[in-house]
Amino acid sequence: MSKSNKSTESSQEKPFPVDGNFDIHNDPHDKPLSDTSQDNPAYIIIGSIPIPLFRNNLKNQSLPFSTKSSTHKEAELLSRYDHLPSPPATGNKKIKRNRVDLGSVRTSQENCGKSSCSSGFECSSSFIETSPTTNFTSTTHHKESLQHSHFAKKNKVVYAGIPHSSYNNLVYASADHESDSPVSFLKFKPYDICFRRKRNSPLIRSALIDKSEEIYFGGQVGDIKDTILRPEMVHIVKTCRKLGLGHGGFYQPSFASGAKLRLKMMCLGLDWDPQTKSYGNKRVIDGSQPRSIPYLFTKLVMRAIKDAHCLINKECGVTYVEDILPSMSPDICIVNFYTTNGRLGLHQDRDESKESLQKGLPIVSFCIGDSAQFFYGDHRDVEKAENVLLESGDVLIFGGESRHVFHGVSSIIPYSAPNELLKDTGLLPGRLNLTFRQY
Ligand SMILES: O=C(O)CCC(=O)C(=O)O
Ligand SMILES: [Fe+2]
Repeated sequence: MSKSNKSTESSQEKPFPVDGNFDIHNDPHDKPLSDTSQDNPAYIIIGSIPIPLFRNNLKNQSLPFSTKSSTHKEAELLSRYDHLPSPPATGNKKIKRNRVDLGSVRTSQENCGKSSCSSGFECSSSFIETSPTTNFTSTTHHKESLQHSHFAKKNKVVYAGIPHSSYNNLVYASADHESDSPVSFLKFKPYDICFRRKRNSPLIRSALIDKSEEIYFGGQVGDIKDTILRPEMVHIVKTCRKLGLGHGGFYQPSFASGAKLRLKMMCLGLDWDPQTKSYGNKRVIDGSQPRSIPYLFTKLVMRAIKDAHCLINKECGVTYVEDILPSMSPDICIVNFYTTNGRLGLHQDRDESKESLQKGLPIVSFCIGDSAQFFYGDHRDVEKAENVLLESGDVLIFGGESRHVFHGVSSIIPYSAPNELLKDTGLLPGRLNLTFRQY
């Protein structure tokens, strides 16, 4: 963990543009990447107390490569939760949301780290086709071109006669069969967060082995509390991939201004619409219904909170741990996938219900894949923000007093994902992040 620039005063706050006009290219945080130490601990913020969860010797703790099939491993994993009650059903909600300041760009040339693309996995994102109304062809995930949105109406995505090309994985459909609206919704070409495996390709091994065991092996997790174990991460990646390829899958969101978020997003439980900054139970972009949060995800969140409570009790000697970190039961999960040049500007998560915010119900964030430089602070000022390196398997929790912390992702560290995870999942270069919330 590396921290810097503790923010204590607000008088010098710089005005911060809202609605995605933050030019992330000029983000002063966009500086050369720092070294990533193998000793980086997992990390949680509880109340105003940042608590590092130190790993043991990570190399020794990495799980032995199992000869069992991953399906078997996943079945085993799921069976650990069989005795637990099912999560509550998500009710129908259409709620005003007020999330602010998501970092975005008007243009992006995303590049997934080309050397990995010779890894022997096949990139199925390469099936993205030319929008029927533009000359723009996005052939692979290496190239995501400048595009603008033309949403004609709130809550309805209408093809307005001009190229709607905000989303590079879109095509048009006369009426989405999952929708009850007669308007023409955009239909998605799926964005695949994983390479498709080619069997027995020698390139797989060479590319993965070439990757920096000595530098980034710290991304592996052992049996440390509040981190996600490797089989769980594999399960999460595979599940997100599957969900992301279906209805309500990954897309690149943009704001009404045309500015795009520099990530792919998929919402589970409820959908968050960056244009209206509100949650709803239908995706505005294509009329599809967000998929439910998988049961295992919910269980992992609950486990993370429970472990955090134990830690607060132990480290801080607090008996009424809920006073510092309230429990929550997630009904929203925002899944972000950042390619290696993905970012997210400094923002607060404040579009959940008033009650949820007042109670300080925590955000629980799972990090999988490449590491990220995460920045946070009391003020909307990137220069005063502190940094922490979040690695694969880390869980970050901010609740209680820290619920309104400004936070964002200043950079993704290429080739920092644990090799075993890549081998097991074929995850594209980049970072998968899941943030769980209770509305
Ligand atoms: O990717 C992360 O670590 C943060 C994501 C986040 O802040 C958000 O989705 O609101
Ligand atoms: Fe956030």
